[in-house]
Amino acid sequence: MEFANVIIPLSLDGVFTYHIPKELQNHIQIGQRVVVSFGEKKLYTAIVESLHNKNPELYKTKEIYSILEDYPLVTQKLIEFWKWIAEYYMCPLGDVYRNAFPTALKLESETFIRKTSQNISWEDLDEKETFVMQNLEIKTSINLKEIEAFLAKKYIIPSIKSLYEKKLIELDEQIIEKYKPKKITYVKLNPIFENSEIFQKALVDINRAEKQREALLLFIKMQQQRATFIQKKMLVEQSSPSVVKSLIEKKYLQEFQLQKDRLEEYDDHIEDSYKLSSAQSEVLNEIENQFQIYSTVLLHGVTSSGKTELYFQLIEKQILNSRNSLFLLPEISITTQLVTKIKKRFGDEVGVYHSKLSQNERVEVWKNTLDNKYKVIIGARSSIFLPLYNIGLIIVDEEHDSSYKQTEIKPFYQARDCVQILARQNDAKVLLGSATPSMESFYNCEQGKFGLVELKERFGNIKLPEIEMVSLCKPTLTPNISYRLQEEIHQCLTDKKQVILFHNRRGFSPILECNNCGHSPTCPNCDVTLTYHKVSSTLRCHYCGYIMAFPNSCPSCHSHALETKGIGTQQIEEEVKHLFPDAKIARMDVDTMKRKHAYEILFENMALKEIDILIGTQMVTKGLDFEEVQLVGIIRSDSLLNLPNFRAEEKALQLLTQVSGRAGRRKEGKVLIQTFDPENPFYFFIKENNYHLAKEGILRERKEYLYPPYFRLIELTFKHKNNEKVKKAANIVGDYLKNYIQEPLILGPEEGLIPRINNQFIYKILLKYTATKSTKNSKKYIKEAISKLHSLSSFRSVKIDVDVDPS
Ligand SMILES: Nc1ncnc2c1ncn2[C@@H]1O[C@H](COP(=O)(O)OP(=O)(O)OP(=O)(O)O)[C@@H](O)[C@H]1O
Ligand SMILES: [Zn+2]
Repeated sequence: MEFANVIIPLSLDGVFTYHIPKELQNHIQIGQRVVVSFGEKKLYTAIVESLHNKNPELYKTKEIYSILEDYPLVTQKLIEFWKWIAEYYMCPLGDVYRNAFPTALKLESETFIRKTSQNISWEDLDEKETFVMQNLEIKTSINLKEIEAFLAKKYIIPSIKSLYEKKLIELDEQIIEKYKPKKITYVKLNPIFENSEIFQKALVDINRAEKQREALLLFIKMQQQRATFIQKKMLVEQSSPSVVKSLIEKKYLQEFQLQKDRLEEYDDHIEDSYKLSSAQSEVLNEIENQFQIYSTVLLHGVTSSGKTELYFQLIEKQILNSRNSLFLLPEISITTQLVTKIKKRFGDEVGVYHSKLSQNERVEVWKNTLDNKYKVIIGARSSIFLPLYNIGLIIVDEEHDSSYKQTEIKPFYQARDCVQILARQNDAKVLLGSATPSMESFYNCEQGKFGLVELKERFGNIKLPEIEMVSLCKPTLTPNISYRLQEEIHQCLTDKKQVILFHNRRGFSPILECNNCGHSPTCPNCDVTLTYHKVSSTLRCHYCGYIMAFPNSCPSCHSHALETKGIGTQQIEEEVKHLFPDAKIARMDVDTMKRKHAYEILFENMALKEIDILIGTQMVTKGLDFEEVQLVGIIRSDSLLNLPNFRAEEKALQLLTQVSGRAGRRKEGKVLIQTFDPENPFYFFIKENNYHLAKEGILRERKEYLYPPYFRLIELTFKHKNNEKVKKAANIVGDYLKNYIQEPLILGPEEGLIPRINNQFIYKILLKYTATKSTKNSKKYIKEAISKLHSLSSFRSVKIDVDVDPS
């Protein structure tokens, strides 16, 4: 084939045709990485999408410069999947590639500089320029990143520019491979000593150097014991660096290097599977029966019913059938507990993939997946993009969790939905599991698309915790702890049990307000009030990062009557510490969990009962399984219900059910919900632990107001720094769409909930369509409307984000 269509990592639709030079023509396959130039001389790593002989008529094709390895890193199936994502989520294919593929494998075109032949007159250079030139005396070519090591960032470009103008340097574009597999150094005996006579003679020779002789004998012993290569490090640890060095210098030992996967190999013992309870076995049978009929089954199992064990046993059966499994979790960092459990069961045949991995680690998991080294891959939503092979089962645990939806970077995909496509490609089954399934999944069961299996009892037949409402209208002991809650915490501590307290806001008192004029400082770039951070004594914008020092007086009326309001987890912690000075208290929120291994340390401390009271945000609601937690307290549940989103009630229901589920997992526990509105009928179902009835109510409303799951949504977001312009743009698109789609199926344009973020004004249009009918049409109209708008040059700068199935 003479031509290749390639995917380029830029926000561009479709593929681009390049000519394959003769010498590469027999070496290029679909899915391979190639280097091409695009735009002004910039180099990119592209992925070959197809090969053909059609010379494009309208333009002259450029050449593919080179290939980066002689085998594909992306499977054909994966390319198909990327295309589906691009199509369904209305996102450029280049964006899908950019997001789905590890950064370190997308070689960057970095600007390198090198010396010209011009004579340097050192006295004409300033200090910074001298630094750069001195470095170029040592290394022929360096890139701007390397210069950062000895020059402050702000001076780099000016200095380079100046040297460039003096013609002392030239720019050199060069590709660098970022990924460097880690090598481990081993030592082996010099092969001449395989002959035992020579070896005996050598031992005599070395007699005078007693340490070296010992080390050599030690090495022999180690090798006999292990029958594998001996790491140099191990020998050095038991002897000394200088002794090992001498042995190598005197040619007794030889050094050599081998590549090792950076991800630690698991070498602890492997656990057996548990014996299932009769309820669990029934459910396991039922799931397998339903898989005969449905390709997707929803497992609705109450909290602590032992769903994890069912997943594991299903994975084991896949392994017996020589098929692999993909196990998705909402956010891997929160689920350290589960990763540990799964590794104990399946050893190092488990691949782990998530956003906290380093770039190098990602590349390794990618390559290992491609080489079919894992029987199980466990990971966050991005693992759906791995080059999966031979997948027989896909498990989506906590399927209701909103972090399956990507919201910040394109594509705005929902992993729980995307696995349907993967399942079809691989002829695999999908198991969605949750104690609080999403409305969408229930609906799909009702529609006969998914099977439904229920596990209604907790493992060990422990009762679900008793739930008690506590009114905050009555006086409380401290601002956020009622007398009842204090009493129950006290009881729990006396019984040597653990407590979890949940509050959905981190920080201290988030808002600063003037008691004189009511002013709250707002962000100059966004229409939001600034958040008070006690530790740094600053006010910050959580949207654009703006920071200002804590003001001495009110910026508006200059009075000194400034007061902090609102409550965060830090404040709760202070109150609890005050009430229970002897208790061991820990906090779990974004601020405390930043440190490396923070999760592991916290979980270990919980398990060892080094913590009596754990206070936290959403993080404490997800999947934690600690035997000794007897009481869960919800500090203020009202704020959960007041979110301006059609999913508010569903999310509140799920969150309260989930956090309650952390209590009494071995012995019946207790939950206290503090609220200003204890009579709200919403709490009725929570108290009764009746998820089904609560769900019915929510579904009825969704149907009435034309929301998912009965209708699907597409949200258009318009952004521009000029308010008038963006408003006009939204109206033009809105008017066009209204030719085809009428109210109530189109809402807006309306100002965004936060009308301005980072100095960009925001407008939104919401489209609704029935899941069955007009998918294709709605998307077609949207594309037409946007391209019509962007054909008007004055609106080309208005940014439009399309979000299909927004969360
Ligand atoms: N067959 C079994 N034998 C022994 N222990 C079991 C068995 N099944 C489950 N367990 C234990 O019961 C506890 C609860 O199980 P698990 O964490 O899987 O619940 P879950 O259904 O995932 O709950 P949640 O939805 O709240 O996360 C765990 O500690 C688990 O080890
Ligand atoms: Zn801001």
